[in-house]
Amino acid sequence: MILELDCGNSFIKWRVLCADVRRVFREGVVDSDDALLEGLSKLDGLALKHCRLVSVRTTEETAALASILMQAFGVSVVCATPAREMAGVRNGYDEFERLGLDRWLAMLGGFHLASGACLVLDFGTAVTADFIAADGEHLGGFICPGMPLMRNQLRTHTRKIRYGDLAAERALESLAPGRTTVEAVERGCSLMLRGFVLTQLELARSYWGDEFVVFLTGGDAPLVSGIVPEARLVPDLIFVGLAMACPLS
Ligand SMILES: Nc1ncnc2c1ncn2[C@@H]1O[C@H](COP(=O)(O)OP(=O)(O)OP(=O)(O)O)[C@@H](O)[C@H]1O
Ligand SMILES: CC(C)(CO)[C@@H](O)C(=O)NCCC(=O)O
Ligand SMILES: [K+]
Repeated sequence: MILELDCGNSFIKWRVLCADVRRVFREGVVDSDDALLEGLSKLDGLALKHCRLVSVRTTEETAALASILMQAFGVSVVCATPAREMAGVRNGYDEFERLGLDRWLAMLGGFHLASGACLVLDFGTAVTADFIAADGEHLGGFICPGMPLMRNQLRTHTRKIRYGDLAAERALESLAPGRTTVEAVERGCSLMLRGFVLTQLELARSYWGDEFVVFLTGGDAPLVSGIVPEARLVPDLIFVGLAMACPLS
């Protein structure tokens, strides 16, 4: 079995692939290294042989997690590393090693699945957009605050914006102008995300006409999927790229 990890800024997304790697044995989302260890050690029938991971955390944090996993499960851990070029995609950053590895892997996955020009949109703690042309050239991208950051900035920097998670979830059942604080904030931020998406689509069209594929990934992708019906919602896009960047013999 292979353990795969996507270590983001807020959560660790994990999954265990069966020996036949087309099947997922178990998967989950946790908010700390400890919770990951606890969750994994509770799995019946877990027999890990390999582990591969991508992290946007510091080198120290990533090394610490890798060493915990090696100790706990006796597996070697392979970490995705930056590259100037891979699987036909050319990193467009001036300093390629500074491009977030989650973005890089999502780009590799997207270009592979599209076999052509694509726009990759990831809705996590941050929201990112990346443009990959049909010849594999990465034109660059955009980074902006995601839903959790936008909402927390408002909560932190105002006195009177306070509400719980359940109310937030309910508020998003419609996008009509809010009549309560929670509706006004949640719907406002949701519209910001949608506006961002529409702008990215316009830019992609100006480059490639209709000849491109849009990929949506990340925990908050469902908030915008309705406005891009033609997009491919691929929750595990980073894992698709991870398997490409870290093949296991
Ligand atoms: N099962 C879940 N667990 C945690 N967050 C979830 C879940 N389902 C949806 N979400 C939403 O996804 C968002 C987090 O996105 P995601 O997990 O893709 O990224 P992240 O780890 O926070 O950050 P990064 O972009 O650095 O990977 C949160 O806003 C949260 O509301
Ligand atoms: C932008 C995030 C936070 C998205 O998860 C991550 O990709 C990251 O930390 N990137 C490094 C900065 C950059 O990509 O330019
Ligand atoms: K991510």
